[in-house]
Amino acid sequence: MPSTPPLAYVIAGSEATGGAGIQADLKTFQQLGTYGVGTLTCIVSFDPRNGWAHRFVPVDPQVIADQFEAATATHDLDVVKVGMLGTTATIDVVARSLASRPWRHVVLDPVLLCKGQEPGAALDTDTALREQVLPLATVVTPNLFESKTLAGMDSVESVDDLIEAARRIHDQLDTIAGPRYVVAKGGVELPGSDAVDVVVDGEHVTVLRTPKIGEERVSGAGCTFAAAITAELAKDTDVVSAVRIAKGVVTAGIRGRVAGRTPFDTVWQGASAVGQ
Ligand SMILES: Nc1ncnc2c1ncn2[C@@H]1O[C@H](COP(=O)(O)OP(=O)(O)O)[C@@H](O)[C@H]1O
Ligand SMILES: Cc1ncc(COP(=O)(O)O)c(C=O)c1O
Repeated sequence: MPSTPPLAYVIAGSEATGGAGIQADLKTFQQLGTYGVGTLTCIVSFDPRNGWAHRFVPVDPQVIADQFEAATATHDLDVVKVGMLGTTATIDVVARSLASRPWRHVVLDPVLLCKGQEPGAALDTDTALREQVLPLATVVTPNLFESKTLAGMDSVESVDDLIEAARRIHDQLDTIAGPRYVVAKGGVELPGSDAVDVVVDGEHVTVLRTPKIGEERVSGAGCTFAAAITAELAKDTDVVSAVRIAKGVVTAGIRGRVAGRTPFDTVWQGASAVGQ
């Protein structure tokens, strides 16, 4: 008899070193016992001869639509993570595809900037993401920078600020069809000794804390966190419990991080596996 594992779907970009993007997403899905299905939006190749700058190539919108068609025709997918999109044409096709069928959960990791990328390059994509994809999301996971940007706040320097940012983002979500959750991540950027994340659902606020591991950002942390939430939702875990489990997963992955020749380390989704 064929197996019927829980299915987790991701629409995201490739990050060629293996640390972030769809590579991190699919590893996380596997780690949490879900069957990963992926649709590629773009290819990012850091340039080792130019300070690891981001080289970015979008996938043709029709090819994104074709992948979506193949994935959804093959499997009954009802939980999806949306990662890096990168262009307004990509946002258009992904928003249209998502809107074409019902989802139990759409987890949006609103990747406005990759770690190390120059700010300010992408105002039109930020606006398109906010207008076209944000309203479709049931769970949104902005990091500190993305929280400030999406909330329209000049500074976020305390847990209270982070909660306020999450509330302002929550106000932009479509709550008619059911509860929506903003998971605003303080990470290493929020001052203090803990990596703090807040979950806001419009009524309740949940604050999650773990001691910071080092002071540097670790590549793939945001991808792994949102992918772990997605995998847990695919297994029918409730949203706040999924976020708590994801926090444990990403913390273990950061603790077991992998070094390469890049200036940043990357999350290791196998850190808790046998032999590590
Ligand atoms: N150095 C760290 N130590 C512990 N937790 C961290 C660290 N860096 C990030 N995190 C946690 O990892 C998750 C991803 O956060 P973050 O790195 O801020 O996202 P992004 O990759 O989108 O910038 C969050 O739960 C955050 O609190
Ligand atoms: C394709 C892609 N997706 C997502 C990200 C964001 O990764 P992180 O989990 O480090 O925020 C990056 C960053 O390089 C990327 O290249």
